[in-house]
Amino acid sequence: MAGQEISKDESLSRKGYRHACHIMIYADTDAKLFGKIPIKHIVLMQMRFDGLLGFPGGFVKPAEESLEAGLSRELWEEMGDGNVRVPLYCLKRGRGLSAFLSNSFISNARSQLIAALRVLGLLTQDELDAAVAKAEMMRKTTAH
Ligand SMILES: O=c1[nH]cnc2c1ncn2[C@@H]1O[C@H](COP(=O)(O)OP(=O)(O)O)[C@@H](O)[C@H]1O
Repeated sequence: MAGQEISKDESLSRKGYRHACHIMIYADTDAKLFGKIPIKHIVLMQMRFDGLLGFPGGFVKPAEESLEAGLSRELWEEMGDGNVRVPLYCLKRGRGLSAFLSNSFISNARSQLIAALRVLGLLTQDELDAAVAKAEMMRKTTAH
């Protein structure tokens, strides 16, 4: 994707495309990592069959089902497979969110995650900027 957002109606009116729906499931929590680092929110992603990180979901068939019904079908098929909790906290040496963001993601799932964390107010812009900057450094130093 070139980063252009279009409405649901416009996407459904376009011919010659397949439609995929993915969802970010999240919940608030009081739990603490090691009994001291607040986890704050549980955000769910998946380690996919191809080794890339992405959100649960998949291809839907708008001619046969609503997007919501298609997404629901996909979730029943694959929820539980490769579930991963996104670390939203930062640990020493960039472990935590920065290390998570330095992994490989399917399609635009990484930018979807960052945008969703910002829009939902689960992390502040400053926290996201710091984690993204650190992740870029980690990607450069570990790339081969
Ligand atoms: O989390 C995501 N965000 C954005 N696009 C995704 C995500 N996961 C998969 N995709 C894209 O959606 C399409 C269908 O994805 P998926 O592999 O999940 O479908 P399937 O399970 O029905 O085969 C693929 O083109 C893939 O690149």
